[in-house]
Amino acid sequence: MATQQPTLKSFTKEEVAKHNKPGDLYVIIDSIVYDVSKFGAMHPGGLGVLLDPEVAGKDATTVFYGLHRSEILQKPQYQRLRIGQIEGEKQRIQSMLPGDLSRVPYAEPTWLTPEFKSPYYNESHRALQKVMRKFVDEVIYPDAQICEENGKRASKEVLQAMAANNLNAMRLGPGKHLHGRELMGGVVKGEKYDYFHELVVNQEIARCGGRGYADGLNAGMVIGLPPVLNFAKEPLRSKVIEEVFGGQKVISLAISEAFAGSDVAGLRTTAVKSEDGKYWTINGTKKWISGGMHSDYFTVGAKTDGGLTVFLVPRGEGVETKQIKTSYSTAAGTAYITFENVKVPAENMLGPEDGGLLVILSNFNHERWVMCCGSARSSRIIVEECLKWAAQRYVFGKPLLSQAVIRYKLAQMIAKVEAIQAWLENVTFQMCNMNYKEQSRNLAGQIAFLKMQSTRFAGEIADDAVQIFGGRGLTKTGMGKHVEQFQRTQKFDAILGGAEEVLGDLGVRQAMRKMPKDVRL
Ligand code: HEM
Repeated sequence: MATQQPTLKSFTKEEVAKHNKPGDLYVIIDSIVYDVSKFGAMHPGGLGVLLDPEVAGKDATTVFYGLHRSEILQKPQYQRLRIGQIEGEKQRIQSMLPGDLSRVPYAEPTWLTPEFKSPYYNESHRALQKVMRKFVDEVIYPDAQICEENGKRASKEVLQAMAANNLNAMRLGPGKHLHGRELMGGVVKGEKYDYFHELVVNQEIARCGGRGYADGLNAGMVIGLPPVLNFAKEPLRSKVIEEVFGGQKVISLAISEAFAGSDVAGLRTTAVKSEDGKYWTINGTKKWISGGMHSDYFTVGAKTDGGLTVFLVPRGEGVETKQIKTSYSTAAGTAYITFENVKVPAENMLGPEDGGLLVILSNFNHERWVMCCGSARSSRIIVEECLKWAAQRYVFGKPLLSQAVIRYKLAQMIAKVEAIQAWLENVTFQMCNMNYKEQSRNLAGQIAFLKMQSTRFAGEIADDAVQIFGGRGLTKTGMGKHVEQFQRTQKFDAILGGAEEVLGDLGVRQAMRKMPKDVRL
């Protein structure tokens, strides 16, 4: 509920109406009286609009919500403008508190909608969702708003809070690495953590409202650390894992190059073994490395004599990172990396010599599934934004929602997010019931198609959302800020982790491999 202030003075509408000129100016918004006498001169929308006879000294609730996000009135500098409340009236517009679920239809997936049931989620998933929602609202969201704008990486406080709650470890998915750990204050036991818990974590983090920031928030670890977890030898393995889980060190995956992206086999970075076999010398470049600017370790794919080999390369002599400016925030830490005669000990080899393709490919399913979780949730946020906007925005004297063409766009958007979430939950259920090998054998195609379709839909949703928001969908601040960011950044999901076309092709080729030889039309 919006902050009620019992000490506020009572006003009648007639009293407020007397304050309607420059230097003595009140407005009523949702029963609260604001003294904008001094603020008027600093108002970003100008003083003139506040002096309009329909606004000055009047109830301006409808016009206000047609032009501002409700969060504006929650800011301390604007709360100070409150001087009273209209006698006998109550606030009708409810603000969300940290941790709240949205009450807007389709703003939450069905399992979080009171009237619906789900076979997939138990009490521990629900408990985790509650603490994650509050954590994102209170800790991550405010930091994301600042960093997405100034381009700096997530603050130390956020990174430490994530490490303290074992969120880094949780983002690698279920497994022995979680056993015995206290997760988010103990709401779920490490031994019981499954892919639905991870889906909850991914979908809540996707609500942080900063797409570049989110990629800089250890997303590189989600893809860079599994090769260490699964293929490094002790004691290196435990050392690096504890450093990264504990938030002391950052790791990213350095595979793609200016020469080769989806074509992993075409990489040009080389690794040459020393004569005594004790170390390797790495030379080459890497491009579009998410989190690379922040990283202490890089999981690097390099060409070796008989194929491809993966190495853990610590930042040090010969390693240089340069910021790449992409269409989202530099908070992502996207880097161009050069390796010049970088020597790494033989113990830093991850997996077999010349067997790196398996090391890289074994990680792809999880990476893509994580991206589907994020894409589905980000698309849903846009549906909520559009539903609210269409209901509160008045054009030609009527809400935007009264136009059939707008309702049709909303119908398309809603159907898309519901379809993707349902498919995602089905795939997640299969992941919970298959071991790693079975997942690789059976789910690569499903996950590839799911990612292809999630990001295709996200593109269409972004397009419709901008049409609904108009110029505000192209404006970085104000009413359309989430829509603007989404239309500018949704393509990252369509490219990173495998382009839509490559994934679609992969899925069909996998299906063809399973085609029975003895079937005919
Ligand atoms: C306590 C009262 C008010 C406060 C604190 C306030 C604050 C703000 C702020 C912070 C912005 C810029 C933020 C953004 O880009 O969304 C803004 C823009 C604006 N405001 Fe207000 N405002 C108030 C009342 C009003 C009222 C009653 C009107 C009625 C006409 C109004 C008209 C506008 C307009 C036209 C803009 C520019 C919107 C745009 O660029 O799309 N404001 N206001």
